[in-house]
Amino acid sequence: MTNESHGPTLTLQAHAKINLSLDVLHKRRDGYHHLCMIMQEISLHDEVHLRLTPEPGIRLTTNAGFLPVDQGNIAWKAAERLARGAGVSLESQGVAIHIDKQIPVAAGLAGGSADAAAVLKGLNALWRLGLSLEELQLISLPLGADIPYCLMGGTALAEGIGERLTPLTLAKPFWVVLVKPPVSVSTREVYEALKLDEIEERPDTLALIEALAQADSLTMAGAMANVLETVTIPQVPEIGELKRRLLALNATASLMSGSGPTVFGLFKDQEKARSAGEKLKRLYREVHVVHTLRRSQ
Ligand SMILES: C[C@](O)(CO)[C@H](O)COP(=O)(O)OP(=O)(O)OC[C@H]1O[C@@H](n2ccc(N)nc2=O)[C@H](O)[C@@H]1O
Ligand SMILES: Nc1ncnc2c1ncn2[C@@H]1O[C@H](COP(=O)(O)OP(=O)(O)OP(=O)(O)O)[C@@H](O)[C@H]1O
Repeated sequence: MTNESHGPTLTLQAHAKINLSLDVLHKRRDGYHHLCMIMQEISLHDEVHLRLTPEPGIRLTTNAGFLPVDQGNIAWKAAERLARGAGVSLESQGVAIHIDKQIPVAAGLAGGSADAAAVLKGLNALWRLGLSLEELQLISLPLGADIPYCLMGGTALAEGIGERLTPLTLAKPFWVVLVKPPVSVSTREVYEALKLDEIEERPDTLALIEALAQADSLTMAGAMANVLETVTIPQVPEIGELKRRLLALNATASLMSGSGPTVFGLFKDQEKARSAGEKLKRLYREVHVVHTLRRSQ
């Protein structure tokens, strides 16, 4: 898209993710954890507007007043890292980024990572860099372990620290009811507090992969688990209560996403999802009824 008076522009949807499973295998020497998890893209999204400007540097604005608008914003960092990596000078031209935030922040939904992925994809196009998905993923990893997945989307097995990705088949889409309790959770603190030798319930990842491909929801529900719940549920017991509430409201399965605190319920039926969402909206401010998405490219 080109707008003569304002420079070329591009608007992208930056989709959130949920973790259909999350297993932590061991802690690495650098403090990061070796994971085995299944990621799922959902329709909830921020909008990321990009515009090339004759003025130098990166300028960032957002409707979310509490988010940083400088180097502290992961979208800002993504633009700077791509420019440096690809040899684009930000002294002779610049970029304006506007983030319309809809994804709850620090919620376990990878909102920041999704914005960063959108900036990388968008600037790759606007700057005509021609970088492949794999090249963008390599550039992105030091900025955040969820970004390589956000660049890819769809349903995927993520291993390593999150960067070893294998696309998976989700035979039937789901409606997803998201509820974010009004607490903030730091991903770093959750991983730091995790006691690997005290984990009793782990996901059955292989059974889950098979069940997703066969649309076998009974096996799926039994195979899903998130080991980070062992840290967050004792700290925020509401998360456990919300899981039980979603199951009582006819969810096929319910789990905490990522490091939390967002809890999601999967529904086969849109009406049941809507009705559960309406009931939960009476109790919680941040409730979203959305659906799973297939990989777009
Ligand atoms: C919880 C998940 O969202 C699940 O998808 C991710 O594992 C976290 O991904 P993220 O927020 O993009 O992670 P980063 O921004 O790279 O790291 C935040 C913090 O989480 C911890 N971290 C993250 C990923 C990983 N495999 N092991 C870790 O221990 C690190 O202490 C790090 O300081
Ligand atoms: N563009 C952005 N969107 C959201 N948060 C951002 C952004 N840039 C920086 N941040 C900061 O990053 C922190 C985590 O935000 P984010 O919403 O990505 O967490 P999250 O959903 O828990 O991520 P993950 O699931 O990857 O752990 C917040 O404290 C926020 O201030």
